[in-house]
Amino acid sequence: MNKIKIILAGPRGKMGQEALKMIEETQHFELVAAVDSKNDGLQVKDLSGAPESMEAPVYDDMENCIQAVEADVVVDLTRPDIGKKHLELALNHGIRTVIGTTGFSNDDLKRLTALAEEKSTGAIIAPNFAIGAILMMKFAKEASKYLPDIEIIEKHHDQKLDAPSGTALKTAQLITEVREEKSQGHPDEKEDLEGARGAELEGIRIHSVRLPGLVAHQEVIFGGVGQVLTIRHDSINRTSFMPGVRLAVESVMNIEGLVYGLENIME
Ligand SMILES: NC(=O)c1ccc[n+]([C@@H]2O[C@H](COP(=O)([O-])OP(=O)(O)OC[C@H]3O[C@@H](n4cnc5c(N)ncnc54)[C@H](O)[C@@H]3O)[C@@H](O)[C@H]2O)c1
Ligand SMILES: O=C(O)C1=N[C@H](C(=O)O)CCC1
Repeated sequence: MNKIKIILAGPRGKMGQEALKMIEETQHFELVAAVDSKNDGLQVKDLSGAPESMEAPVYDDMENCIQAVEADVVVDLTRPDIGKKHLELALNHGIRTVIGTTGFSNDDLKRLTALAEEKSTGAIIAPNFAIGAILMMKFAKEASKYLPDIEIIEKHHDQKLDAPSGTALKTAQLITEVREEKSQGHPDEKEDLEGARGAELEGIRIHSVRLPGLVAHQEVIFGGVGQVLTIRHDSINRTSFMPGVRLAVESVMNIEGLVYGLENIME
């Protein structure tokens, strides 16, 4: 079996360091290069937190990297503004891409879906790679048919750049596929302090907590007459995301067009 040749963007990040270990441990994966915001010309093994045996070159620019090495898949674990740029670049070169980076708007998704189709190239944007989080979203979608009054509380570490989280947005979007739009709370309610009721997506309130010590956590709370249902998921460390990254890399080799959400490729 031919190895899947990977370019990893963001190798020094919290997710990037885990992804390097996962790639090294996966026999049918090969890291052919990394894209970092600095360290152009170094080897991946020279980066802090990288496995000592990784002999792939580091580039500080995705375009240069794609021109220089032969790759099957770009994996991006960087930051919202960069992830979009890298996906666009990779698609324009016809290279399959897995994006774990969050912060994509509906307009971004529409534009990039059209580009992936135009280039007949596979891409996966996964707001959350953890299997438990996918199940939490799936169960929340199901529960919303019966208990349509819903609030989401997502909690992340305080280095996160985007709010609400990609997972919270995806959860709310999945719910809107089966739940009629409705307003929640008292019709006359008013915020005495702006933001007290959180953000809103088709009536669903989303509250974002950012604190040191947290990793990635979400509760979807359903209120009914005389009862409350809470569906909760916790990633307690970033190894929780790696089986999903592996699955996405394997799956993107066999798809055309853009898939948004790992639930669409899980059996
Ligand atoms: N989909 C998921 O399951 C999942 C899980 C965790 C994090 N995330 C997302 O993944 C992204 C990364 O998260 P993190 O916690 O590792 O963040 P991080 O801040 O630890 O790492 C981001 C890395 O990107 C690098 N970077 C910045 N600009 C770059 C550029 N131009 N080229 C290459 N690298 C560049 C930074 O140097 C940094 O090392 C975030 O968007 C986060 O929301 C997704
Ligand atoms: O650490 C982060 O940042 C995470 N981001 C994703 C999101 O925005 O949903 C997934 C969980 C971790």
